[in-house]
Amino acid sequence: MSGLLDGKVALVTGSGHGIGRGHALELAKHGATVIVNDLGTSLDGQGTGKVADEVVQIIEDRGGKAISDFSDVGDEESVDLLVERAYSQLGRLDIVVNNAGIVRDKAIWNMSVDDFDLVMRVHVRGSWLTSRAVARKWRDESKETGGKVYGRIINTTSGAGLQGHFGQTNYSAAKAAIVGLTQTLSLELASTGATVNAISPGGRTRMSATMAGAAAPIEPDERSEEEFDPKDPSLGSPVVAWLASPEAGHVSGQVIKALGENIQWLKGWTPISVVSNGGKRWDASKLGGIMGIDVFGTRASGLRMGG
Ligand SMILES: NC(=O)c1ccc[n+]([C@@H]2O[C@H](COP(=O)([O-])OP(=O)(O)OC[C@H]3O[C@@H](n4cnc5c(N)ncnc54)[C@H](O)[C@@H]3O)[C@@H](O)[C@H]2O)c1
Repeated sequence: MSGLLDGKVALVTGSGHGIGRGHALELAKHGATVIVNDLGTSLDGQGTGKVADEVVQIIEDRGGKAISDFSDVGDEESVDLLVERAYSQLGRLDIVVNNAGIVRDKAIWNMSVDDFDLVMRVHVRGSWLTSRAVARKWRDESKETGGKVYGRIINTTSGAGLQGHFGQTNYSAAKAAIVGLTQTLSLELASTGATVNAISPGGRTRMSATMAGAAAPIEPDERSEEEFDPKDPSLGSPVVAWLASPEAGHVSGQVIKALGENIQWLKGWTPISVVSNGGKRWDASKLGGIMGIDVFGTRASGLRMGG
């Protein structure tokens, strides 16, 4: 097992289940040592207990390297300790994928302040805390060496944050905040050499299963190679691996649609090129294995397809 991310250390929050699990498996496949963070338990409530351990086991069985972590991403002390632990135990932290998430859907008139606070806490405060902890490290490293660090933050937004979604005033506010966090962080970290982007993923997960009429969740490692399921939560993971790789060192401040849900529509769509912020052109055909990408140009010229 070797690849683009050999020697790199990646933290994926909330990677015990769903989309985050897909990211952890994908980053490990490309050679990264992955810190699998999740405070949750296994889907059946039985198994070995903490679900992060199960994902570590899957990665190790496939020849990769990983350690588990059970921190709550909304807890300041735990997050600071988690980042310290990455440096003391693994010597570095190069990639942070802020994926942990939760929903508490209700019409606003039925929504409690706790429903609002919990969703904001996990998505916004959690992503901000990990970003601050690692930004401090990268700033110090870049000052010490007088050079650029290898740093990647990949945040997770949602269509709900960009277009709105019934029952999700808390969640859509949180996901819109992630876009602002991403763009400001990308500016603040630019001098260190680190990049900050966000993805808008999709998939048949525990989270999507809470919606009315939704099918049961599937976990990324349960999919057979032959089976094509447009709701497979792992379909966005190649985008994450690419953003985490040296190949994407020039891409920052972007929000990229990286999902399974629209994959049917994207099938047959050949991304040739994308115009990103500042009119910089990059070649989407290099995104090997990715079915299609879309860039929300909130401060930009938007999406264009060349060819
Ligand atoms: N499923 C979708 O269609 C979809 C669409 C758009 C965006 N997203 C986003 O993708 C991300 C992953 O969602 P998913 O569908 O895989 O959900 P999921 O529920 O399957 O996984 C989320 C994981 O986060 C963990 N988690 C929750 N709170 C945590 C905390 N405080 N600290 C650490 N871990 C915590 C949970 O235990 C769980 O394992 C979320 O940010 C979500 O908002 C999902």
